[in-house]
Parts: sequence; structure tokens; C-alpha cells
Amino acid sequence: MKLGTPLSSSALRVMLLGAGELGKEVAIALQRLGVEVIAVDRYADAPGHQVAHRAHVMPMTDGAALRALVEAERPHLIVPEIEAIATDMLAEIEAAGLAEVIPTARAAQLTMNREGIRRLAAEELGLPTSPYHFADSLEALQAAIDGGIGYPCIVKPVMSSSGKGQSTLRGPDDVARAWDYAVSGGRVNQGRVIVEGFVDFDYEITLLTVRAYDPDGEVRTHFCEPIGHRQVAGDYVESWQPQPMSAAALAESRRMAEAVTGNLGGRGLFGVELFVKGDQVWFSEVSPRPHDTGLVTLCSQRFSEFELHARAILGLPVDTALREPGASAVIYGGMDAAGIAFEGVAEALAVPRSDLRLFGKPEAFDRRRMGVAVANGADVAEARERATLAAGKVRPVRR
Ligand SMILES: Nc1ncnc2c1ncn2[C@@H]1O[C@H](COP(=O)(O)OP(=O)(O)OP(=O)(O)O)[C@@H](O)[C@H]1O
Ligand SMILES: NCC(=O)N[C@@H]1O[C@H](COP(=O)([O-])[O-])[C@@H](O)[C@H]1O
Ligand SMILES: [Mg+2]
Repeated sequence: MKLGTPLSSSALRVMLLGAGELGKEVAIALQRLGVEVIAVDRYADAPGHQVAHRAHVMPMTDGAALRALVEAERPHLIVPEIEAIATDMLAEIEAAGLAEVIPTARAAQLTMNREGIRRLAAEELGLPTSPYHFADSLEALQAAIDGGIGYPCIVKPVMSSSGKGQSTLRGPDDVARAWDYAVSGGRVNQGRVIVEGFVDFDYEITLLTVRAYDPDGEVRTHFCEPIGHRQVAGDYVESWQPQPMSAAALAESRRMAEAVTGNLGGRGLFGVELFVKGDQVWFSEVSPRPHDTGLVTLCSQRFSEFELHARAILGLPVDTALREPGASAVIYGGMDAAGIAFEGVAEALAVPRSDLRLFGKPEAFDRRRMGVAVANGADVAEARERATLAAGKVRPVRR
């Protein structure tokens, strides 16, 4: 893949489908390599729009509109960034040779919908997962729970992320509410949910896994150090790297990550989500792109997950080395308001070895992620303490 000069006839053009906080960092990494970046999202002034060469606003679930934009912009690479895209159209675009989809159109299709990736992992690859069932109605959901999934269990829309539409059910009284929330709260309403048996794990990790070309032209799989994280209501609030693990659990995690990313194919960085109890590991899901919990790599690795993704998709070599222990802590909007301001930033940055990203989202919601604090420490415990302290100093306020 030849790098050129942006905005000239030699430009290498990359289109990001989704331009949130993760896409913003990918755009910056690409721009540092002289790539022309076209950022697309469902709303105006998304974080990635603000750092791209061109910005477009459109419903990415509209296949015809997506194709028209690709034909107009002629990107060399299309990089999905969010779980709400007309992936069947991506397959058509790839088949027509209009652009290359990262990592592949098939991978985007399979991971965009929980059913695709879960059936692949559990039924084709034989990876251990939670027990699960899919349901198209409240009655079918109740029947699946009564038929073996039991309580506690977790219900999620088939197309969603960051915990949207997800609830934990403790008993029969919770079922109707969980169904209503799932069909109204997903990123795209498919009228279909997954119900999963609750896995009683000791801890959960994201294993960032990179498929990248070696100098000899072969695709090789590289692993980052495992990232531990804490989730509240299905959304990550804190992550750290490295997560200590037994040698057996780490080996099993890598085996499962290699199996699933190898099947999905293509090149780029993947976030493989795994649950761990002792030496036992369950596959949960995988993002074929940078992962929110991987924001910690902005401070903990020699190259962040965003730089690794950029390098891998451009066909360049990667280095997944940890630099030093680090942690990240999320800053939420804490209110519903547009054009908010941030107080306490100086105090946050006075925390030793800390840094901050404020994403610049035009509108805040109570539980919308608006920024993140990262910090290093002598060990993970110190890094976590600092990141959480720094995040807590930042106070979103109405202007
Ligand atoms: N079967 C399960 N058993 C126990 N905990 C679970 C289960 N499924 C999900 N969780 C918890 O909920 C979190 C979010 O679930 P999941 O990753 O499926 O949602 P998501 O909406 O795709 O989130 P994201 O996009 O942030 O990855 C998990 O990281 C885990 O903490
Ligand atoms: N877990 C997936 C994830 O973190 N995705 C990140 O959140 C953005 C959407 O945020 P928004 O809902 O605030 O617009 C996405 O665009 C992506 O950057
Ligand atoms: Mg997840």
C-alpha cells in the first residue's frame, strides 16, 4: 500500500465509518502517516469529523446512501468504527472492487450482529462461551430462560454496543422490562435479542490482537499485554494494562483470540473480550477494530491501539510492546446538555503521570462518554489510582 500526499492524486484515502472517540484517534494516527482521512458519522461535528480532511453526516445503516458516498469519495480503504452500519452493502462494495473493507466485509458483517459472531465462535470454532439463545419476542425470550438459560441472565439487543439496551435479569419480574429496553435501546432496532447465562468470572480482559504483515509479506498475529477492565451497566468505566493472569489462562486466551481473528481474517487490530475464572476462559465477543478499554494504550504501550490499527491496515509492521503499566478512567457527561464546558482540567493534569482526552462531542448525555483520563504508575494499582483521581477532577458544567 503506497503512502502518498493527502489531497493530491497520490493520496491514500481512508474512509472511517463512525467517527467517535476511537475513530478520532485512528484518524490522527493515519494523518501522521500522510493518509487522507474521510470521516463519516450519523451526526455533525463528531469527534473524528473534527480532525479529518473531509466530514460527512449520513445514516450509515442506509446502504444506498453509503454506496453513493463511497462512489463519490473513492476511498482505498473503508474502516468500520461503530456497530451500526449497513454491512451487507460493505460486502457489495468489496465484491465490486470499489474499496477494501477492514478487516474484511465478512468480518464486519459477522461482528456487527451478536448472532453472527456468537454462532461462529461457539458453533463453528467450538470456543467456550456463556450459554445463549436468540429471541424475537417477549414470549420466546421467556421460553428460552425457562428452557435452560435460567437466572441470573443477561439480555442484549443483537446490534448494540457500550451496554446500550443491556440488562441483567434476576428473576421473572425482570423479563418484560429487559425485552422493552433491548428493543428500544440498541443502536439499531432489529426486534431480536440474545439472552446469555451469567458467567461468574474472576475478571475480564480485552486481548488486543493484531493481524499485520511481516516484512516477508506474511500476515502474522501479534498480541498486546492483556487489558483488565471494570464495567458498569455494560459500559466500561476503568481499564488497566497489564492484567496479571496465570500462564494457562493467558495461553488459552491467546489460543481463542488467534482462532477467532484468524477466521475473521484480513488485517488490523481486534479487541477480543474474554471472561476468566482461574485457568478457565470464555469467549464473549470481538471488535474488529480498536476497543474502548484499549484507550489505556495511549499511555501504556510504545504504540497505541490506534497507531497499531493504522499501521496494520496500511500493511506496515507493528510493535505491540508494553512500555509501562497504565490505566484509563472514563469521564461521563453527567447531564443532558449541548456545548458543555469542563472545569478542573488543571487539577486533573496535576496528578502525577496523568494525561487527558476530551473528545469534543457536541452534546452531552448523563451517561455519554465525553473524555478519558489515562495515567502511568510503578504498577497497575498506582496507575489505576491516578487515572481515577484525574478523571474525578474533571467536572463537566453547563456553559
Ligand atoms: N454472559 C455474561 N456473563 C457475565 N457478564 C456479562 C455477560 N455478558 C456481558 N457481561 C458484562 O457486560 C459487559 C458488556 O457486555 P458486552 O461486551 O456484550 O456489551 P457491549 O454492548 O457489546 O459492550 P461494548 O461495546 O462496550 O463491548 C461485559 O464486559 C461484562 O462485564
Ligand atoms: N464500545 C464501543 C465504543 O466505545 N465505541 C465508541 O463510541 C462511539 C459512540 O459514542 P456515542 O454513543 O457517545 O456517540 C463510537 O463512535 C466509538 O468511537
Ligand atoms: Mg463488549
